[in-house]
Amino acid sequence: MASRFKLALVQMLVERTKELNHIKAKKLIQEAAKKGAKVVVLPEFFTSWCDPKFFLEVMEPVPKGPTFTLLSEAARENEIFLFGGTYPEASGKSEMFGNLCNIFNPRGELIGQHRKTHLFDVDLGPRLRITESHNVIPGNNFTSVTTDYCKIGVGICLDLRFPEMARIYGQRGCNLLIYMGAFSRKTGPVHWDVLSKARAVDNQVYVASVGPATDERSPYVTWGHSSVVNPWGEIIASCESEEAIVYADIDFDYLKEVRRMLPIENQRRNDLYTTVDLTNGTPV
Ligand SMILES: NC(=O)CCC(=O)C(=O)O
Repeated sequence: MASRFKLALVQMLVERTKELNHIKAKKLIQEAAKKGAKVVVLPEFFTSWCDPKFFLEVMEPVPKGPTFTLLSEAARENEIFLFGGTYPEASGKSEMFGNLCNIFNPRGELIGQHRKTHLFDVDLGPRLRITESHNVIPGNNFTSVTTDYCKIGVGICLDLRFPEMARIYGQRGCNLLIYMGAFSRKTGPVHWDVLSKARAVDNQVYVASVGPATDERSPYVTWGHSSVVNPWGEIIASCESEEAIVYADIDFDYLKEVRRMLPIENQRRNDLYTTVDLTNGTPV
């Protein structure tokens, strides 16, 4: 396996229609690949604005709707591993859908699917009462995929808050965790970087967190600020709220050096506590 590779996080300004978002995603993926990125990541809900009304408009059939096809082709044409953001996946129960991420290899083949496991049911003030469980069917699995560079653990938005899930990815041998999120502008400024850094330091891994760009036109305004944190807990690449592609070199020699300097894996008291993976752990 290569000792380093270039990662690209596409912080897209999501448009009102799926058609415009498809055109934009394709262009930005191509731009990232031309700059040398081998793994490219799109944000959560990149096919529509974040609101149940719009989600129902863009919901797609399983297994292969137009977004699935677009992503598979983009991975193949650009010869990249593509973590294809998320979009609503029809469930057959009228207003309910899965929040689905598809992952493709450079041949355009599906190598993993993650459905958001933790749902955002919150009361953050008058205009920020969200009950995701009214529409979203939670996934019941943790998803890690093997790439040419390392094993990668996958999470969606609120999943970032749960250290147990990241720990399970650490235990599976993942050296990079990728979270596709659409953090709110209320929680994002205080929690987004702290959580990404915590997941990185807890597990001595790289953590990449990507969201859509901030858009005042959307009913739910997201925080942006996509970033990559290294295993020491430093942000090594980031942007602010505007549309941007964030590039970072993922360096496994550096990861090994952090683990050599601070060997927490050897110091862990497995005789006193444990984190158990209760999912069946079956990759797609
Ligand atoms: N869609 C989400 O899960 C949003 C999560 C979020 O904003 C948070 O603060 O957590």
